[in-house]
Amino acid sequence: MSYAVKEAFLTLQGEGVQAGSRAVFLRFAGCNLWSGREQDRASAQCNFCDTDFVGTDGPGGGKFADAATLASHVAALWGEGTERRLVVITGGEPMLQLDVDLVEALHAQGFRIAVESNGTLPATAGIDWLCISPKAGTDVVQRCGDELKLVWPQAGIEPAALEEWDFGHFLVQPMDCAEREASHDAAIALAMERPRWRLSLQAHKVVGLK
Ligand SMILES: C[S@@+](CC[C@H](N)C(=O)[O-])C[C@H]1O[C@@H](n2cnc3c(N)ncnc32)[C@H](O)[C@@H]1O
Ligand SMILES: Nc1nc2[nH]cc(C(=O)O)c2c(=O)[nH]1
Ligand code: SF4
Ligand SMILES: [Mg+2]
Repeated sequence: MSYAVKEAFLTLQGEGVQAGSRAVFLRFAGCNLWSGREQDRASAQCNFCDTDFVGTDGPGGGKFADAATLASHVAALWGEGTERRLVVITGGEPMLQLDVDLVEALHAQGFRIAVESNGTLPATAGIDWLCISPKAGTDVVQRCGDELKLVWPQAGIEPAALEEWDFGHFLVQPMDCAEREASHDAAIALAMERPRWRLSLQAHKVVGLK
């Protein structure tokens, strides 16, 4: 299978339990909850997205003919050294494109594979760290994984109901939007009220990393 990649770059993971870890980010093009066009945002199933995932024109992006070629591209971005190789596969919605061939090719290059998904598609087998971030009003089929990352506040989502799902870590991440102070307050309030939940800040935005 071929892959459409918006961009790929080396940075530090900014979110969740693995925040601070050196990682290659592989951002696939396309999402099943929003076209990515601003004129469609208000009517989209997910309307608070902070990411441009349209096309294949970003740094390190492009169309890749097969899994081995894409895995070599990721390895080149990591550079020398095999210690703690980590790739974070995101998007867009990565489950639209991530297949077992690519999982195996990245493992063959020595990478641990972390994935950021909206959970509306079942996760591919072999992922080493699965983060699911549910969106209000969508049918989340992937209800187990390593971390659940709730962008907050979101009308129509009940944190107590999410606590029934099978995740090792529960994170609450303030929604980045025009009212970001209110988001911070709401996320802090949730973590203070419900000890299961830990605050995830988007550290890359604080320090000016991609
Ligand atoms: C751009 S999404 C791509 C992966 C996947 N489509 C998903 O939604 O999980 C990556 C992460 O950013 C989060 N995110 C998107 N927009 C955000 C915003 N405005 N504020 C905070 N987090 C946001 C998502 O919930 C998700 O955890
Ligand atoms: N540094 C950095 N960390 C991230 N964690 C999740 C991201 C994403 O867009 O999926 C992201 C991102 O875009 N940059
Ligand atoms: S599901 Fe993820 S990539 Fe798609 S629009 Fe929402 S936050 Fe953005
Ligand atoms: Mg991002």
